[in-house]
Amino acid sequence: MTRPQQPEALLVLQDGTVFKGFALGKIGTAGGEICFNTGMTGYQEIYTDPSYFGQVIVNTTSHIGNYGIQLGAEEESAGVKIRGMVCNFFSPTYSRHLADGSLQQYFEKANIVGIHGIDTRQLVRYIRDKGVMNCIISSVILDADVLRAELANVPDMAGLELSSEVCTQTTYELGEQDSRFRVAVLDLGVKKSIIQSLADRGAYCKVFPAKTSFSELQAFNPDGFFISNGPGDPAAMPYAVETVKQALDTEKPLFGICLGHQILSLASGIGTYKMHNGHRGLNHPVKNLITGLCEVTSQNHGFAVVADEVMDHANVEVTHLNLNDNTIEGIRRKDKPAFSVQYHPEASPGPHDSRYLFDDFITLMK
Ligand SMILES: NC(=O)CC[C@H](N)C(=O)O
Repeated sequence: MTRPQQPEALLVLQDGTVFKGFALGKIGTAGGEICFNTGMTGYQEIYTDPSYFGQVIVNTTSHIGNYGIQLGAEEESAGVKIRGMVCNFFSPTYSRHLADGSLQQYFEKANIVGIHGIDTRQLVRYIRDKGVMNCIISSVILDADVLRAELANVPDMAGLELSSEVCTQTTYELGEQDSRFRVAVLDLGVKKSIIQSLADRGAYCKVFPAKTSFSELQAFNPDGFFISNGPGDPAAMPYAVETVKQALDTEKPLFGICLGHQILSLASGIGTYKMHNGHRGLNHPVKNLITGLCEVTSQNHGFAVVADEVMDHANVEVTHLNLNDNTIEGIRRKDKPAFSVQYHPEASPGPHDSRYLFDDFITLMK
């Protein structure tokens, strides 16, 4: 049997390195920061996670597309948020009785350009050594020199504010209105499963756009504040830092995840930096320094908080540490009921070890 002819595609890295493969998704050109995710499952949750906005995702698991897509249930936001996708074997057909359609059609509808047939082990080793960089994929321009020139138009992630582009534009509510716990959620690009994790524990959540002022959050009369995950560089978000500072002054419980953790750190006077390579996958070992136990965690971040500044801080203590590279994974304020983690306790996708953090937040509100 002969395989149908597939359109060719090129992947060009910021340093000019070229990888040749075949087109997937929409025929076109797309550029962004190239990031690799080592998770073996949950591709649709990854593609719809707003924290990946502006990024091209390399899936290191070798088969992508084979279980298709499920609308709603496996989407972490309304639609695909990644800029492009790179993988080894791509299956345009799928086999799962619960699936609503193919990943190929899903990407075509969302205008997502991708490339497959890439030796992702070679590519990931290369990015891992050289550090994070931008890239461009094209299935229409097959001249590497033209693509190298196009790369100049792809913005650097450092310094980019993206939350206001992906967050909700209007407020909405979720959960039981007469609940004991009212949570003001600052949406910096929140994943659906995070709000659901709060609502599942009885919280009545009101979700606000990223640039909402503190007084608008306060008008909801919340029992606690939640600061969400999201894309971009936390250092480019002074508006969110200001909101969190004012929320801390209320002495009400505050919980932050990922970008929310970085914003709580900045509001506490701790700096952030761009990592050589981010953490993206489902098996990152984190030590909980309070219990002494290791948690296997789901992660997706390219920035981190400055460890020395956490260690030296009079009012902040480290609660969680990454066992691979000793980066800070969780902090708590000693003088306020506020804490945050760099990883993803909602675990969608990922192991469920860290879901207790949502319970901790509810307990703090009690
Ligand atoms: N998942 C997130 O919230 C990501 C936070 C931030 N954009 C980072 O890359 O570090």
